[in-house]
Amino acid sequence: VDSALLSLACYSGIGFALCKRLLQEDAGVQLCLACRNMQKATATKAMLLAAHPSAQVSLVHLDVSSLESILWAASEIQHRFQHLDYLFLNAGIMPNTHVNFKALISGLFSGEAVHMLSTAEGLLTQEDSVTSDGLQEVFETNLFGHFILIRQLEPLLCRLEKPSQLIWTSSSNARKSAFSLMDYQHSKGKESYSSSKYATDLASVALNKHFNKQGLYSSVVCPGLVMTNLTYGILPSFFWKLLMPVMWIIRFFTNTYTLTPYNGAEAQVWLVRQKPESLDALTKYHSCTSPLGGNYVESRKMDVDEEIAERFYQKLLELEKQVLARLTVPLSPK
Ligand SMILES: NC(=O)C1=CN([C@@H]2O[C@H](COP(=O)(O)OP(=O)(O)OC[C@H]3O[C@@H](n4cnc5c(N)ncnc54)[C@H](OP(=O)(O)O)[C@@H]3O)[C@@H](O)[C@H]2O)C=CC1
Ligand SMILES: CC(C)=CCC[C@@H](C)[C@H]1CC[C@H]2C3=C(CC[C@]12C)[C@@]1(C)CCC(=O)C[C@@H]1CC3
Repeated sequence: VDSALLSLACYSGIGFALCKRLLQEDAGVQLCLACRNMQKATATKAMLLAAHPSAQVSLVHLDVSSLESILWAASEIQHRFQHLDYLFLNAGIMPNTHVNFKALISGLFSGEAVHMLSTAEGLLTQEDSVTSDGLQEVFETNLFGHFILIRQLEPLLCRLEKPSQLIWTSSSNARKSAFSLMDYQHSKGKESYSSSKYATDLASVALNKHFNKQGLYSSVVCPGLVMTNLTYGILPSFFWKLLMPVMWIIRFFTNTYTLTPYNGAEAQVWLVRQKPESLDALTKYHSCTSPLGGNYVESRKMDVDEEIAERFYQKLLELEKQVLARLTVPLSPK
């Protein structure tokens, strides 16, 4: 197969909505779903094929929190495809999240209420853990695993005559002050999610610097606040259902309450239609929804320093060298 579109984490949430939307736009795309739960992935493939019987959908097992799994998946993908047009880096976790209700209530009565409700600044903390690779789980899952995958797939992504696009799912919760170059895995703090998403923004900027000349382009999107398993891990789903009328009202004050996975995937779908050369490396593309439910994309400058992005990129390369040298086990599919 010459060209394909590889999407990570597709059987629920924004990833699944993205796959459905891409097939609606062009049923001829070759879709490869990279997921860690093959049972759910097989059911997802069946659902996609039921709606688009002539579509070409394949599956590959991938756990982005395991280097062994990433290397195996990358070699499998290289056997199947010669080129990837798009790689959607969408897998993400926000584990053991605690909401600071005191800050939420006082924030609602401050001048910063809209900013707080769209970025979650000051509202959330997480308890992170360490993976079997010895890395912080949120860092490895949300960023580093994807980074290693990209590096392994370079031969399928870097072709000057046929550009490829990396599309990362970042967040409005990405925050510079949560990230530190000295502790880029965020092993000491309690805002691992914000840190990992800011690290995503930095990595994308640096990847553009290093790979544009080889025909590889990277962009970050923000899907807005979307009701998915990730948000149901923060507050129970019945609570979100009770909040729904409040959230429709909040839409009059901020366009970031996209709420459905379909709306949240707007910026990813929009990016597929753009010429990658025309995109700005320092811009984040936000899925937005108006009070009446209309979807559109807004471009916003990221709070990213290119020199920090480069220093972070060098640290990622160093870490890559270390972890790959530690991996001595023979690779086999899970
Ligand atoms: N929902 C929201 O409001 C927002 C979400 N985002 C981002 O959007 C992306 C998609 O999340 P969303 O759709 O909301 O939530 P979901 O929980 O529905 O989707 C996350 C997906 O990531 C997969 N995943 C998690 N860990 C791994 C892993 N180790 N290896 C492979 N796949 C993995 C999950 O698979 P599994 O089911 O097996 O766990 C799941 O399919 C994430 O990056 C998230 O950070 C950004 C901004 C807002
Ligand atoms: C009235 C109301 C909407 C109450 C909910 C309060 C909070 C639980 C939410 C307010 C802003 C939300 C938010 C997220 C999670 C839930 C909130 C903190 C995200 C962090 C979810 C994942 C992201 O990547 C960005 C979101 C930003 C906004």
